[in-house]
Amino acid sequence: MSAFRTLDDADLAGKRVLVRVDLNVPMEDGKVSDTTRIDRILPTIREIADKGGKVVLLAHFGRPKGRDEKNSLRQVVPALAHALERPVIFVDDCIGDDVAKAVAAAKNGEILLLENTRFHAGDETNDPDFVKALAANGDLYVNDAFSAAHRAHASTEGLAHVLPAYAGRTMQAELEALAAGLDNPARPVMAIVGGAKVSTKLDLLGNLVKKVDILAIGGGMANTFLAARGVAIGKSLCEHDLVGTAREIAEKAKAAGCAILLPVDALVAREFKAHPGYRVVPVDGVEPDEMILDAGPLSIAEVVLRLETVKTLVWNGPFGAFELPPFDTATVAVAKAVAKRVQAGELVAVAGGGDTVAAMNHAGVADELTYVSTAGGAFLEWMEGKPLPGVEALRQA
Ligand SMILES: Nc1ncnc2c1ncn2[C@@H]1O[C@H](COP(=O)(O)OP(=O)(O)O)[C@@H](O)[C@H]1O
Ligand SMILES: O=C(OP(=O)(O)O)[C@H](O)COP(=O)(O)O
Repeated sequence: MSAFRTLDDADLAGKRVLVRVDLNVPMEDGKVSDTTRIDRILPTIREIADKGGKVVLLAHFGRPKGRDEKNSLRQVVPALAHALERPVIFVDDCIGDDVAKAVAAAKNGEILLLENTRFHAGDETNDPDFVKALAANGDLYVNDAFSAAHRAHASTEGLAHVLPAYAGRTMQAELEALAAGLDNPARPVMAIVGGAKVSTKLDLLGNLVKKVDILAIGGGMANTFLAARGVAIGKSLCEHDLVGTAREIAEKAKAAGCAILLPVDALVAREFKAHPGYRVVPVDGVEPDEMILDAGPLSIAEVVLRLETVKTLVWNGPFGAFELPPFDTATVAVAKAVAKRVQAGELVAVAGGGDTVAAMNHAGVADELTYVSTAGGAFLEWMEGKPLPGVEALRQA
């Protein structure tokens, strides 16, 4: 970590400190359902506040196209203030006069949370004018959002070029923990990739298959691979435009000697809700009006069997819609099998991702794995050996 400036190097007293954090947390019924990402940023926020800095938090939530109340960070304020045991001042935008006034009015040591940076298109395009507008409200920039460091956005990358930039404590801890656990992974290595962010993660798999010996695919990602094999998957979550990419990845895996495991059976339902009527079917037995919502028992058995043969596991993305029982079955069963091997000293297992962490907590194994990262996509890109823009910008700063 000597490659970065950290909070040890920053003179924080009396400074307006723009702190990029990841508050893209899972929600259920309008409440934060897993606070891991919040808990991990507390040390950085408290340290800056305790050293007399004004903490100005920047974060995104969801993938809004413009301002959209459904994706307002206001809904995260109660959970953040509760975890901090300190008040949080919410500001309705992340640039402009109102922000400048609120920051000027705040006392040293106070904490402000600015509205979703993605309400402005300039965040994702890393627009220099938007970077300038964000920078206008800070003297220093701290990046503590490792889980968003694979994005070259204004708030994750651009700011590091225009303000004195520092790595936050979570950024430091994540990079150190991943390096310690996975820099020279014991082979064979297995990756599990599931979840819903098919389009953003599918591309990563082309490189990942060159780094791992077995790739088990679940969730919406598996549906896309099944569709690529010509399996009729009904109304299942699937990126039909990407079946060509899925085929290419399968070929790359073959050439690299990486075995791909796809579900052979599935839990299917007609409604996306907890405890609907459901069936267990072979993957080629899905009716046109049904959705695959979890991997079935034969698929679980195959993954658990393969787990016995590997020494390292990296995992991002649940096998099913684990928030809706019984579609948590595969994720929980595999998580428990992983934890058992880690506890027996037979496996190094690192799991990461906003929802994956929630799934590990739901399975009751988060403390039994080698390491749980807040990052999903960023963790997979780190695993591929790709430079992460948010990290590289700190290195150069
Ligand atoms: N078969 C499926 N159909 C619909 N949603 C699914 C399916 N499998 C998993 N999911 C959803 O994927 C989400 C997590 O995906 P993702 O955001 O990619 O993971 P992470 O946040 O850990 O990186 C969960 O909310 C889960 O409900
Ligand atoms: O939740 C996140 O990533 P993850 O789902 O890979 O864990 C990050 O906040 C990044 O969000 P994005 O994938 O919308 O850029």
